[in-house]
Amino acid sequence: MQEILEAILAGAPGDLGRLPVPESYRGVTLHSDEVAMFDGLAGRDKDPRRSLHLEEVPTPQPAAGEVLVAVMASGINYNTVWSSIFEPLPTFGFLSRYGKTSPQAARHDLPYHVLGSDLSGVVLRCGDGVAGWQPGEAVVAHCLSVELHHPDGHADTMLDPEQRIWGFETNFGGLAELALVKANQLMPKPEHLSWEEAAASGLVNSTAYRQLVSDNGARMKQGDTVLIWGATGGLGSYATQLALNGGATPVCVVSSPQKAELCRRMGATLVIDRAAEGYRFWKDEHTQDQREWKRFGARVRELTGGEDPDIVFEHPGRETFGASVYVARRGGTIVSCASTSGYEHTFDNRYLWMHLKRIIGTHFANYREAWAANRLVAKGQVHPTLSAVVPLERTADAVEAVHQGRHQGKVGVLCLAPREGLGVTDPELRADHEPAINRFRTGKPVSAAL
Ligand SMILES: C/C=C/C(=O)SCCNC(=O)CCNC(=O)[C@H](O)C(C)(C)COP(=O)(O)OP(=O)(O)OC[C@H]1O[C@@H](n2cnc3c(N)ncnc32)[C@H](O)[C@@H]1OP(=O)(O)O
Ligand SMILES: NC(=O)C1=CN([C@@H]2O[C@H](COP(=O)(O)OP(=O)(O)OC[C@H]3O[C@@H](n4cnc5c(N)ncnc54)[C@H](OP(=O)(O)O)[C@@H]3O)[C@@H](O)[C@H]2O)C=CC1
Repeated sequence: MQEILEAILAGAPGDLGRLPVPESYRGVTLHSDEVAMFDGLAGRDKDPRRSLHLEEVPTPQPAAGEVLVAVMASGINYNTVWSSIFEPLPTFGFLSRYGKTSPQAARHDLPYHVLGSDLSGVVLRCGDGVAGWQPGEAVVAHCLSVELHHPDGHADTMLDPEQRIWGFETNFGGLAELALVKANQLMPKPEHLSWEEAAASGLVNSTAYRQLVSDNGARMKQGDTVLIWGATGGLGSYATQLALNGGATPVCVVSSPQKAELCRRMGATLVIDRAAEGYRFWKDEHTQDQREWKRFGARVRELTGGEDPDIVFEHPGRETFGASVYVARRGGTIVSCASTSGYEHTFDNRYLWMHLKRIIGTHFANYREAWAANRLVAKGQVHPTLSAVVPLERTADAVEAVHQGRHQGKVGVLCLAPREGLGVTDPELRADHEPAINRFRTGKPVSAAL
């Protein structure tokens, strides 16, 4: 592994194809015999530091259409939080179901699961039939793993019946020194970014792009008002940038003055601090409070000069969904990709049908959408929202911090990269955007930042 790293750091990645591939590598794993460890605990009390392991695992060989990548950096996504607390389901069921589909897929069905759905790194080996990628190329990987044996996936690969999220529903993920991906997950690494910055955006930026911009999502257009929950979180920090970059007006909802300030630093002017304003959409576990929806909607109108949101960018789920449906404008769209606070939503359907609103379900992104989202990063139109970076050994601490909501934007992980700041090959483009690239950085040491 050291030789591989030295070749990358020496800027001689062309040598990588000749260097031997290590028989094993370090990865962040879950163990199938521990899925019951949190039984009886509330979700919030399930501590990822108990379930996540950093250990040596055997290196998989790239099969046809697959690529083995030397991972320089990765990032924490909320799906790793779900995996680590075995909610809503242990991920081993996904691996087992996938394993039954083909001998190639059977390699994924193991008693350990290497997690992680983002990476930046360098191509090490290509399996048979891989075209367009060579050992030594600097890449990022999006997390759509798709088989495409069925016609349903051929207009939009997210509709393939064998569509999976790499490093969540498949094995050999990116929180590791090596990772196995399909060649059609690869995209060029943005040259002006360091390894950890380049690894930060993929999953959330692609998801926000499909959710907000794509024809498969809300089809945001110039002048739209977009209500964005969690506007400094992983998804929200990219949704805010996409809205501003696309000529829309984001109304950013956050829960602290520091987060409100981050929204302003991104260029948003309309910000609601939901904690300061004390919205309580639920009177008790079973009853929502329509007066609170109205108070929230009135605040949105106050900020926008009377306009209701054309689009509500939803992901908190149960806690906010009733309010989201209520505040969307007539004919507006509520577009949802998650249910962090609970997946059983209730809303007053009269406000949906009488006011001709639409609810759209959306999930990650197809290759085309992920490519378009990555291109915006590569052109310096959307920037990573990295606030802190940890070494691979501290991944579990970082996952725990994201689980408890102590982070902002994205948390990066150094995998093979020995320190931050490496891998920039276009310093001129970087210089044009340095303040924007760094605007989520807390400036605190890692231990304090998390
Ligand atoms: C990129 C990042 C993304 C994120 O972060 S997203 C957030 C994290 N992800 C999640 O929280 C999602 C986790 N996944 C799940 O919770 C589950 O994954 C699903 C609820 C999505 C699906 O449940 P399941 O049990 O895995 O699969 P089934 O599709 O419900 O299939 C179970 C059995 O039910 C049958 N079935 C499905 N639909 C129907 C139907 N309409 N009528 C009759 N049967 C049906 C199937 O065939 C199968 O059957 P048989 O057990 O015999 O194989
Ligand atoms: N389907 C898909 O393809 C994808 C789904 N997801 C899912 O989306 C969800 C969010 O992911 P991500 O943005 O990365 O996570 P983060 O934790 O980084 O950000 C989420 C933000 O949402 C806000 N939030 C959380 N709970 C509530 C609540 N009850 N009411 C209002 N706001 C709330 C918080 O912001 P604040 O406190 O400042 O308001 C928080 O910072 C996760 O469940 C994740 O699994 C993520 C990516 C892709």
